Amino acid sequence: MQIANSNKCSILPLLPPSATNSVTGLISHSQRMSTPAGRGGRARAPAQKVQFRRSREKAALPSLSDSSDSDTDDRDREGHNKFDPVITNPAFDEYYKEQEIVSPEEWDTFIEVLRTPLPAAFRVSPSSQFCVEILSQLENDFRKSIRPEHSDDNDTEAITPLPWYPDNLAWQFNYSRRQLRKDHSLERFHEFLKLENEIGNITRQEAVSMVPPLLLDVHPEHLVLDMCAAPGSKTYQLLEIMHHSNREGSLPDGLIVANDLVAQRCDHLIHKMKRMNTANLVVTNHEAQCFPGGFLSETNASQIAAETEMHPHQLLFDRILCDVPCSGDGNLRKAPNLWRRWNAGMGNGLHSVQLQIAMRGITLLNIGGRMVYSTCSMNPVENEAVVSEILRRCEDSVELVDVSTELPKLIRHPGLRKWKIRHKNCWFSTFNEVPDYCRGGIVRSMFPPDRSHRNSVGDHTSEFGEKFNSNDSIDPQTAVQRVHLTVNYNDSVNRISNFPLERCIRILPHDQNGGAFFIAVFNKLAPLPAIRKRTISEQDSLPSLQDQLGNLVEYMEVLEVSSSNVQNNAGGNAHTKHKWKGIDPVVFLKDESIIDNIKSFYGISDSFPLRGHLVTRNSDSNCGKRVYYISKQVKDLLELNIRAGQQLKIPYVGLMMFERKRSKEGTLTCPFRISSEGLPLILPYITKQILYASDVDFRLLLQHKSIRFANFLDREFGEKAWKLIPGGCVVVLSKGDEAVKACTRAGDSTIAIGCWKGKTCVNVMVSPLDCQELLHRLFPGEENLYPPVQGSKPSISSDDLRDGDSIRTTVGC
Ligand SMILES: C[S@@+](CC[C@H](N)C(=O)[O-])C[C@H]1O[C@@H](n2cnc3c(N)ncnc32)[C@H](O)[C@@H]1O
Repeated sequence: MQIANSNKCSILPLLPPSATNSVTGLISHSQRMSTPAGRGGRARAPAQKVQFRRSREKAALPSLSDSSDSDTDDRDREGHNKFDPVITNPAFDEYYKEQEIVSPEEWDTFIEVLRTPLPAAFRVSPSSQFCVEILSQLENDFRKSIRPEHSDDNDTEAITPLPWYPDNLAWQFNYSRRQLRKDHSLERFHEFLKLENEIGNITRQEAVSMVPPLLLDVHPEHLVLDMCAAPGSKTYQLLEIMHHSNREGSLPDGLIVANDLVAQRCDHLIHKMKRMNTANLVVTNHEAQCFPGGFLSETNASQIAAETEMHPHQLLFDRILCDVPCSGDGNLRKAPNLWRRWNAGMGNGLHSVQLQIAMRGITLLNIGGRMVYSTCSMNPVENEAVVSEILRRCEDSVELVDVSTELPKLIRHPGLRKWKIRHKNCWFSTFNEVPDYCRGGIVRSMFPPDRSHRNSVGDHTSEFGEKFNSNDSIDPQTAVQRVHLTVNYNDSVNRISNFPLERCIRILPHDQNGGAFFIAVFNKLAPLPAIRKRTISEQDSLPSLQDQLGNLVEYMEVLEVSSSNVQNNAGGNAHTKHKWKGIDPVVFLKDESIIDNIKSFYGISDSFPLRGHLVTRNSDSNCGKRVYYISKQVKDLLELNIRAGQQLKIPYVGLMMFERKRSKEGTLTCPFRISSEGLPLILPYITKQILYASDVDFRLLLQHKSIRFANFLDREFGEKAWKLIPGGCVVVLSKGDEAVKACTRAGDSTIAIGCWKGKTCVNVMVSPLDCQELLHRLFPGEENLYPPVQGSKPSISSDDLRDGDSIRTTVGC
């Protein structure tokens, strides 16, 4: 096992060699077109497909055990103490010295810091009910009480806000995570971190990994795609940003699609996202380089456009985070075992898949949209090489954004303009130096954009590895095409060698005592060359060779759109058929009687739209046990997806809002209770089944979870509870006639809990952890003030509360 890491990227390239062109790593046209969903690889029999999928996922799994921010064992699989690792590797030193990753004067500091453990970092969620209290606790309690490691050092603080993160929301703790676990003097702080992290009030995430979401510049109305999202640290941060900058008390208009290839990693992501309580998230499970994008034919697009506000032809995004799988040497401080394993081939092997994913991202970006490409690797072949190839392929449709004035307090290094490729103990400065027998592993796009990037007349090698020489016998048509290449060559050389790669950001460990990260920010200014040329070529004749070679990837996207349209339109019942095995279908709850029943039982105001916003994960929507609420944009996306033949594979969507409770007698007026997750959103619109409790009775409920009507201290409250219709209800903390508000940064929110009114008592339907947090925040130091009340033993376990299906437990009422 390795040390956990949210940005763990040591994932192998997840395309099997057979799926890629041996020279370039790109999926070949015929391969792409031969598979219905546009996935790489030859057409496979079902059993082979399963086998293929398993082995591909397995390839990625070792890094799962590195899982992000959790604490791990002190020993690795081979029994070495992880904290006494071999923290040196001559190949590493040689490689990065040759790349001139830092100046010679900086090298010693760079390497010295790289060999020390990484300080822990975390972020306070601005959408937490207790954000202000938590920030104050950090500032006034922990910052003052925790001494720095070397307490004679008066200038250093043990815990400080990160100066570049807005609103002091992110903090760094200058102890390693191991010290945090082992040092008794830090126990109280460690407990605080664990509890608040579990609840979702804080998120443990490496400091530098918080930079890409900040540079994405997300607004509440944006459609955002996180292409490689698991385990979800950045998705969570993006959701925080989207919700925080939104108008108080309403849902953001935008949505975030969080995608990851590995199903198990999607599960980790979902677990993390559940803490956010958001109706604006869709989790998908696709190869990012083949993320579905082409949806509708011209004919049904106009109809959809009239009915929804979605882009009629394609699913395009305003913001895309492309945090690709990488070799991960920016994590050396956190995963010192990497020192032993590190070699230059790790980066080389990932370049092609990184480029494919990034190009797919650019294709899926709206004009005017922004994409952030990032890795936690320091290696230029995974970074600047990918960036310059994107710029070359996209010509003037894409610009590399100068973000030097954003996050001004963040110390950073500019991107490199020169680098070399190391392969089998050889260094190559240009692709022309690479002998033929090495060209299977080394492709031209790995090299810096200089004169070698476009080959001279005598030696044309396409991105797709086809090499043709001027001495070959050629037909006149081909000759014309070569001249065309040569003419363009001189222009493009000038443009290419002027790519402003220094606009990329490379954060190194010694910059601010953190990890390493690479970030590049792109703006899409115009349609991609292949799309523009396609329009022209549709009018004229076949595209030129230049078009075909230079832009085949994007061209395939275009073709893919057409082919998927053909399938969708030919499918006939594609709208209703669910095509993803092993994933429950997403079904709109359409039964009016169920919706009316819920609406009238809780007196939900018409201004809270329910129709069209409720989905279940059961093909018979009337039997769904859990009902999820989705925002307007998510609704539009799901409708579009259904019409387009369910191209998106969606393991998770929506905010759990209602849970069906089975009654033995079957006499419940409304079998649905409001879930804790959905309560904050719907609370302002509920007019029935609400009780206002004094702080004493509220505290009693939190402490004992189940209280008989007669045992409430306020008799009137007990009577009101008794008079409620049996079923779901809400208890609000009040002072006199006023609901008590929690002080959040975005605005005040009412303190309330979901309950169940039984025959003789009120039962709290909140997890023990959340009860503990509420007690701690609302009644500090008094959590155990009251002894258990007789006859009101808690009878609902935490599992019951986490698993909505299990609340059948009769609660002794
Ligand atoms: C660097 S990690 C992402 C970290 C994540 N953005 C975060 O902040 O928590 C890379 C992720 O890419 C996923 N991955 C690897 N190959 C992929 C592919 N071809 N398509 C989509 N995801 C892929 C891995 O499963 C892994 O979860």
